[in-house]
Amino acid sequence: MTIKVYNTLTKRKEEFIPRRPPEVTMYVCGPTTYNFIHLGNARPLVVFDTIRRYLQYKGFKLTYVQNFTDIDDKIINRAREENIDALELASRFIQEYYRDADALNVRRADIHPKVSEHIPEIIAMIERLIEKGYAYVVEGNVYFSVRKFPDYGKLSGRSVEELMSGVRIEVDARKKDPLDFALWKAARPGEPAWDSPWGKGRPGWHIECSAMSLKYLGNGFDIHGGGNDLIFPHHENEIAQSEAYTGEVPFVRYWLHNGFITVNQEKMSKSSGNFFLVREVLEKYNPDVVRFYLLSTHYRSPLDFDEEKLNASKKGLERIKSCLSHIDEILGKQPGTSSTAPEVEQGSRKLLEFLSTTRTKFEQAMDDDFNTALAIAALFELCREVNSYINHPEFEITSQTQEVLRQTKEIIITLGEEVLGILPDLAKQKEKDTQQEENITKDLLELILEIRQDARRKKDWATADHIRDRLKELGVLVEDTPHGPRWKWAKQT
Ligand SMILES: Nc1ncnc2c1ncn2[C@@H]1O[C@H](COP(=O)(O)OP(=O)(O)OP(=O)(O)O)[C@@H](O)[C@H]1O
Ligand SMILES: [Zn+2]
Repeated sequence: MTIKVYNTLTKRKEEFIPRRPPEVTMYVCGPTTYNFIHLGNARPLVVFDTIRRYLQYKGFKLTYVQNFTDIDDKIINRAREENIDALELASRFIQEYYRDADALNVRRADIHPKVSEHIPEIIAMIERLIEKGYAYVVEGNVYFSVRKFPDYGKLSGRSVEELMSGVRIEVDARKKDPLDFALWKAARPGEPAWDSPWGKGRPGWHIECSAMSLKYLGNGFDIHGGGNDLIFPHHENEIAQSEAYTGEVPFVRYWLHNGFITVNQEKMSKSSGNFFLVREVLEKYNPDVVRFYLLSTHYRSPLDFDEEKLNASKKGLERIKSCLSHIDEILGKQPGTSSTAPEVEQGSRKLLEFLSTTRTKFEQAMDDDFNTALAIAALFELCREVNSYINHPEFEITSQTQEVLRQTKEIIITLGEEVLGILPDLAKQKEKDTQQEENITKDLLELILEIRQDARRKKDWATADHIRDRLKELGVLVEDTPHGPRWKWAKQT
């Protein structure tokens, strides 16, 4: 099955074909770090993290970049209010961002570039845009000439004429055209500023994402994500700058945008004051419930924030978790010796078949523009099947039924945690189990070597050699040194 994604650029669902399969390059606009993130900001985080996880599950090799906008008017204003350095304030909120994102089980990006660390790249890009005639300098500011870029408006579907009719009285008289936007802003007193060919100043918002994505992902990449509100002007401007700069079209193959978290049908936002911080919500709901809630609706649809929905998510997640804990309970018991009843055996076959049906349904849902709502529904159906299997009057714990349930658990964890990230406790448990197994292996090897040393002391060379040879067959090499025996894995030599 091929993956279909809705591309904002073409306004239709398209087959997903990365430039260089199995590699996939992906950039998501990160937060402006002047405050804690609210639930609306958490949506793109969780959505694009899930898309990334799914693509990895399908075998793609991802390079995932998510920036931090740590230079911005909002940061400067808040720093001024608090009387601290703007970059220090931004760095504090980057740490706070990680706290919230980690709690929501959002995996770290491969690269998290910060604007403040990419000023030379940004300056070089602006210089080239000036050379190519796409940008001009006015009193230490640099602007992009929108009309020089004929494709302007192709992402948002707005024409230059339409945009002109919406222009209000122009505030910045230095621009040649009201549609032009700033690439570089001349420094004002008390603001963070960097040296540039145009005097001291700082980058505009849009150019950052172009410079950082091109640096890490090359002249054109596969997926660019962000919330709906970024389509215009941010992403429209990113396209104009990047395609003008590289001369390569398209800058990005697939533009993906998530819908809003709303409160009474209105976008949750800091400026409207109708927001709930992620950490406030996490005081009341477990992070896995919040993540489940964010994935319970297709990522492009709006999702209203209300307690009823969060409570429904809590119940939904409990259904999956209780199914898993029933399985665990059975797996933790000693299997009986009796053979499996024919009806249960039939049930086992049915459940095993259902496992592949579940995988197919789950993948079909995710292949269709990452429909997490339907993917979750497939997990619910599986849990229903598991319950009827376990609750069959003839059901007994045998090694056969345990094996069926072990496979079932594996699928639920793969789809629920590896892809959707909604069962983090189980993943942690799995990690703990692996660690415990590793520790036990080491202790057992030490014990075996002690026994072998005893044999050697008694000059029982046959036993000592037998142990060494058997261990070698198992992939463990034993070396006798003046300080006693040492062991190592054969594959590591
Ligand atoms: N209500 C929302 N629902 C979904 N996504 C949102 C919402 N609000 C912001 N986003 C997304 O969050 C990401 C981070 O954006 P950013 O840090 O610029 O937020 P912001 O503009 O400060 O938030 P606000 O809109 O509250 O002022 C962007 O991808 C943006 O589209
Ligand atoms: Zn951006």
